[in-house]
Amino acid sequence: MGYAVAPHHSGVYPVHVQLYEAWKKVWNIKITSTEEYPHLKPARYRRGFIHKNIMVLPRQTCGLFTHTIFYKDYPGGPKELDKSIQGGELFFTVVLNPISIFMTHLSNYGNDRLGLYTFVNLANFVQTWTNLRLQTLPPMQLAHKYFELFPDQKDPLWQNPCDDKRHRDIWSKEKTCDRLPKFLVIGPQKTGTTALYLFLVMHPSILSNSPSPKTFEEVQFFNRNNYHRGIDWYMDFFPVPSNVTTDFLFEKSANYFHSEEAPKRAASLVPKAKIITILIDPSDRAYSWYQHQRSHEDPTALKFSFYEVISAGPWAPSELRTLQKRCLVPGWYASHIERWLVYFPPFQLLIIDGQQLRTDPATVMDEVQKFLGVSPHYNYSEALTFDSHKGFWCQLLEEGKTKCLGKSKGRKYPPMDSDSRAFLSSYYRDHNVELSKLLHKLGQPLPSWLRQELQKVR
Ligand SMILES: Nc1ncnc2c1ncn2[C@@H]1O[C@H](COP(=O)(O)OS(=O)(=O)O)[C@@H](OP(=O)(O)O)[C@H]1O
Repeated sequence: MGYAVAPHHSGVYPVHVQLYEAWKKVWNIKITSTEEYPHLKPARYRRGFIHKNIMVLPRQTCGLFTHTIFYKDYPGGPKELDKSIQGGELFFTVVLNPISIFMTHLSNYGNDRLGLYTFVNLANFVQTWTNLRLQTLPPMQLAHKYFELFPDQKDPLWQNPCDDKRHRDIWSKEKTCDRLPKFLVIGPQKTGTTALYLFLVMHPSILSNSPSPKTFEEVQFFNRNNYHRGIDWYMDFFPVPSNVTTDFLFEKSANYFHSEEAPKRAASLVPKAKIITILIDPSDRAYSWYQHQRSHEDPTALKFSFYEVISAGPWAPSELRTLQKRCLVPGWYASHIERWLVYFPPFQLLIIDGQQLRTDPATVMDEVQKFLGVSPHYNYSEALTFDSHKGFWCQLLEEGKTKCLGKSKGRKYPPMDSDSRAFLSSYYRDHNVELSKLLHKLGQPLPSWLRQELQKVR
């Protein structure tokens, strides 16, 4: 049948990857069900998800308890059970859910006949008083039907297990929520996120994730498919609490900024996290990104000039259109920030002026420390120095040496041509106007590049 359940839902949700792997490998389990996702009442708000190719269906609660096997012993008296069946919670669970999954004991378990009594009466009541047609299906067909009806539920939304006492109780004792970040640097790409990362890790109380073999300092969990590996995978990037003296953990993944999924996913797992974003003129950002693609030998970026990329029309080759989108869309700053603000309150969001980060990082880092509420205060004016050879601010090491970012940050390339500058200024005009309104609403100052761009509008 390919269907199994876990005692007390343990390992099904919050997920324990080993259970899923063993189920698949040893018993070829394809379907399970749980009452825990999310741990909500009433039962009809529960959802399904698919993890490691195992379909997890929401299970309803029927109000029968392990310890109650006799009608007369039903908590609150038998009338309570009958009320639930005859138009009460159990009736509504069936009426409001196109698919309901229940689990009762076998009727020969400790003389339990309550399951039979309940469901025979429930079916009779539903058939008498509604036009609903009741049907049963074997697990496999049922699971396919479920996700056909609710395709948007296929993707899970991981919650913080420590926000729910019941989830903490059924989670492994070895696991801890202390291996989750306190803040996220979300990007966008090419705005100085690596410089900010370098400066942050200089702070004695701030710790980043360990590097990923594939994406270097970036974990890229909330935006893409790594999310489907589950939260154990994510937490493994952060140190075990007993090995470190601080809990100020953070992670920077510059693609989070414009991701459709990241804000919702981040808010579900780390709702109290602070969010830091950096903004530079979106035209400069787009140009820097294009240069980045060229130096990574992206064939389309090598084939087409910057102007060809940004101005490509609807009939341009699809690879050019794809590159164009990746180049320009992150610069729709207001839309992306608005999406983060749907899930995080404004006081949890810090918007850094990337130009200021570049020219006066010590002042920016003071602001960042204040925003994070981290102590002790670290004196960046003494710890950073301008390296005239690199042309950027770098970490000051002993004996006057410096630690700067590598060749790939602060690249040398020709200035943007004037046609591209004019094209982008017009392309981003409305987005920039929206950004100025948003910053005004948030009570934030406008960066100088934005003031200049707005002057062109008048
Ligand atoms: N201190 C310091 N050192 C080096 N580079 C600095 C610094 N401050 C800001 N910048 C600017 O950061 C740009 C790279 O941005 P990111 O680190 O966000 O790029 S990435 O998305 O991680 O690839 C990089 O862009 P390019 O100049 O186009 O290389 C720099 O202009």
